Amino acid sequence: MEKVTLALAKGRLSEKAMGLMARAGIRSKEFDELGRKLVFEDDSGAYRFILVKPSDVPTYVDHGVADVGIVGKDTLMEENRPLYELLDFGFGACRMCVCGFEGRRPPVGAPLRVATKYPRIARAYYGEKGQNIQIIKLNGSVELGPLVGLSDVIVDIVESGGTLKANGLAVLEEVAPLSARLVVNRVSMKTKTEKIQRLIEGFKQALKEDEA
Ligand SMILES: Nc1ncnc2c1ncn2[C@@H]1O[C@H](COP(=O)(O)OP(=O)(O)OP(=O)(O)O)[C@@H](O)[C@H]1O
Ligand SMILES: O=P(O)(O)OC[C@H]1O[C@H](OP(=O)(O)OP(=O)(O)O)[C@H](O)[C@@H]1O
Repeated sequence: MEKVTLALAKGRLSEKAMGLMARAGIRSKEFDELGRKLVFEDDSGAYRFILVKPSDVPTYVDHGVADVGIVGKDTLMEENRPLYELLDFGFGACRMCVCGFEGRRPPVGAPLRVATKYPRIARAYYGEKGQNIQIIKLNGSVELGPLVGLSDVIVDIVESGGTLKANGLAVLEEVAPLSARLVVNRVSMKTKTEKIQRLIEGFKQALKEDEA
């Protein structure tokens, strides 16, 4: 039997994704010791999982080595790959925002210096506004940008707002609401239609039961 391969993001989303799968009837004993084995199967043998870095999920699905993936909308927007986005799971909810010191403006005529882990999202956002910016790519602790004078603002994820508050920063603009999504490889959708549709139906049912 041909398996469906699912790319599962390590980190913040993994626990909720596994919980949802369990409610959709997909279980694996490996779920209990996540992080050790990078390739494993569910207990029925119908699904194979590959455990990947969150930002790599779209890459694996786009190349077809995974048929489906569970990944944050931020990563999808940043990677911008030609995938089918078929479900919004609702968990992993947060917002992509422009943040900085309230009331502070960059010098007139100078480009706005934007520190971010998400250069594509930032470029698209300011491009639409026709604003001249300079991107400063960071890989974490992005809030440091304005604190140390590296940037005027940041484009980053805000969930509780705790990190901003602890550093005296505020949300200045909202770029997009975010949550975890199900993505599907375009070819897999044609070659494994029934199996993928069954998987989607299982997820939808589990989500419906969560709401009830
Ligand atoms: N407070 C939050 N901070 C960051 N991501 C969050 C938050 N809340 C929900 N998310 C979602 O969780 C996803 C995965 O976050 P996680 O921190 O595990 O990965 P990551 O930021 O790519 O990690 P890293 O780059 O440290 O490996 C994000 O892409 C986002 O969609
Ligand atoms: O609004 P909050 O609930 O405070 O969450 C938002 C913070 O969490 C994320 O950082 P993460 O913890 O992934 O660390 P990082 O700075 O290393 O990316 C994000 O980049 C913000 O810094």
